[in-house]
Formats: sequence, structure tokens, C-alpha cells
Amino acid sequence: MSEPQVKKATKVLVVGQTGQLAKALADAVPLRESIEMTVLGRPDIDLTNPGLVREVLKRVRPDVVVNASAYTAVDKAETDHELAYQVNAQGVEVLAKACADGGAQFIHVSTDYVFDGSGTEPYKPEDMVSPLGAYGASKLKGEELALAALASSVIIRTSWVYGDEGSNFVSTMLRLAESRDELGIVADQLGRPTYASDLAGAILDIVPALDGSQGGVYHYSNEGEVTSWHGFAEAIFRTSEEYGARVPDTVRAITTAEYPTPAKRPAWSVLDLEKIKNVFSISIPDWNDSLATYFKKKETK
Ligand SMILES: NC(=O)C1=CN([C@@H]2O[C@H](COP(=O)(O)OP(=O)(O)OC[C@H]3O[C@@H](n4cnc5c(N)ncnc54)[C@H](OP(=O)(O)O)[C@@H]3O)[C@@H](O)[C@H]2O)C=CC1
Ligand SMILES: Cc1cn([C@H]2C[C@H](O)[C@@H](COP(=O)(O)OP(=O)(O)O[C@H]3O[C@@H](C)C(=O)[C@@H](O)[C@H]3O)O2)c(=O)[nH]c1=O
Ligand SMILES: [Mg+2]
Repeated sequence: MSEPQVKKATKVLVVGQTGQLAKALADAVPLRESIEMTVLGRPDIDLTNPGLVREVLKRVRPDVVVNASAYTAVDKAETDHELAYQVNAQGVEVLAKACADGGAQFIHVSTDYVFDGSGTEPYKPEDMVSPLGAYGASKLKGEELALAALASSVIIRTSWVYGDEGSNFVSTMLRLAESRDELGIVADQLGRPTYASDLAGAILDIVPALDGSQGGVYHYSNEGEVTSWHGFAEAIFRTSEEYGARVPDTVRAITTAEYPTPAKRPAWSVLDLEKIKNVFSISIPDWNDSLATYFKKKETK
């Protein structure tokens, strides 16, 4: 007589405890019986400390590592190249190598800012990359180093991420609206936002499907109409007003030239989502619906 088959849970190590995506992953995991998750951040794991990274992986012995940590300060990276590269490039290589040594799969998150924004069609994962700033360049290097160290690495580029917690464009808009009557928001940078909970859900769908053959670059954002930061701000205020929040009288559409920043940002960063949907059979919510979910969740907190 054969023993009953008990399928072992997949052991996932998430790197980046305090970040938006890491928190969304931790929030989502209780819904997934087949996943056993450990979430670690600094000081317990630090991508700038290779010895510590290797030690943690040897101790935890994960089946899958999800890197949700990064140097994400886009403007600061312009004057802080060194640290941005240490975390987003070298640190990722160390992590990918440690995965290779320990026989773990690696899911790494990257960004739309690897593109220069001169495109006119949604960017496919294989389209030409040419980052405009140090953050994007450091993230691109991280992608390359991860794939070179471990060819089965699944790199997920995403865009305009906002989570329930943490600092992001949505929380910035809500904060500014408390005190400002007028805002000027760039209307000539186009893309689509990503709700961190949706990305976390997709990652947890992908985890049990990994078999070592899916290595490469994928794109994930929310679905829906292409918008601009200005369009996104308008949608944020439309919804926040329904929940009784103070909103600015005027949300002006401005040009990038009218909002100078240290780092250049792509004018077009719309991601084509076909590959991730097809390879992993996932469906992706519309960003307007996810924004509504974000506010609904906020209200019940
Ligand atoms: N936010 C966005 O709009 C977008 C993000 N992405 C990518 O998505 C991923 C998740 O981003 P998001 O959740 O928004 O990021 P956050 O900025 O919210 O969080 C970043 C996390 O990285 C950690 N971290 C920074 N440096 C190190 C280090 N040396 N060692 C270990 N951990 C470190 C931070 O920890 P600590 O608290 O200790 O500083 C923090 O927990 C990143 O790869 C990012 O590049 C891609 C597109 C858009
Ligand atoms: C606060 C503010 C911003 N902006 C503009 C600046 C910028 O072009 C745009 C968005 O501002 P943020 O500071 O949120 O943008 P930024 O930090 O560049 O967001 C990026 O973060 C990294 C980590 C990524 O990987 C990207 O996908 C993207 O989400 O809005 C205004 O026009 N008016 C304003 O009042
Ligand atoms: Mg930012």
C-alpha cells in the first residue's frame, strides 16, 4: 500500500522586509497554503554584505528567493551611483549566485526605467533597453548579472508601484492634497500603475509553477488604459473624494520641462504584459479597479 502523498510547501525567502512589495507579499501569503514564507530585511540580510547574504541562504535553505529589495530613490541615485549599484547590481548578483549554489529558484523585480521612453508601442521584454538615469542603469545591470549567474532567474519588470504601506505616488498625492489647493503634475510621461498587492499575488502564483525552464525577463503592471502621472493623479483624487478626503481645486497638467528633476524619466513606459500572462497563465486586474480596491482596503483599516 502506498503512503498518502503530502505535497511539501514551497519555502520562499523574501528579501526586503519594510518595502512596499515585501509587505504586500507578507500580507498575501496567509491565503496560500502551499507556500511557507520567511521575510527578512536589514540588518538580518543586507545586499551590500555578500558574506551575510550567503550565510542567510545557507541557513534558510529556500526553494525560491524573491528579491523585493532595491535602492529605489530615483533622483538620489544620480549622486549616489555607488550605493545604487552596490544594491541593485552587485547585490543582486550575490543573491543570484547564492541561489545557484543552494539550488534555489530566483525571482527578481526590475523596472520600466530600463527603457528610454522613445517607444510608441507597449514595450516587450526583448525590446531595446537604454536607461536615462542611474537608477535605471543600476537595475539593468542587476538584470544582466542575475541572468548570467543563474539562467533560470525570472526577472519581472514593473512600473509605478504603489502599496498599502510605504511611500509612493498615491501616498504623496494624498499628503499634498491635505494642504495644497493647486498641484501641477506631469502629463507627458505615460505608463500604467501597479498595485503592489496585485504584483505580490502574481509572484505567489508564479512561485509554485517554477521549474527552471522559465528564466528570462517578464513585464507586469496593471492592465487598462494608458495614462500619465497627471491622469493617475486625477483618478486618485476622483476616488479619494468619494471617501471624503480633501482634494485640490486644481490639478494642472504640466510638462516634464515644468517639473525639473535630477533624474530624467521615460516619456513612455507602457509595458506589454502578454509574456507573463501566457507563460504563467495569470490574469491581471485593470488599474482603475485596483485603485478602487486600494481605497476600499484603506477605509476598512
Ligand atoms: N516603487 C516603484 O514605483 C517601483 C519599484 N520597482 C522595483 O520593485 C521592487 C520593489 O520596490 P518597492 O517595494 O517599491 O521598494 P521600497 O522602496 O518600498 O522598498 C525597498 C526595500 O529595499 C530595502 N533595501 C534597500 N537597500 C537594501 C540593502 N542594501 N539590503 C537589503 N535591503 C535593502 C529597503 O530596506 P530598508 O527599510 O532597510 O531601507 C526596503 O525594504 C524593487 O526592485 C524596485 O526597484 C519597479 C518599478 C516601480
Ligand atoms: C510630487 C510630484 C511629482 N510629479 C512627477 C514627477 C515624476 O515625473 C512623477 C512621479 O513621481 P515619483 O516621485 O513618484 O516618481 P518616481 O520616483 O520616478 O517613480 C518611479 O519609481 C521607481 C522606483 C520606478 O521603478 C518607476 O517605475 C517609478 O514608479 O510625477 C509632478 O509632476 N508633480 C508633483 O507634485
Ligand atoms: Mg519615488
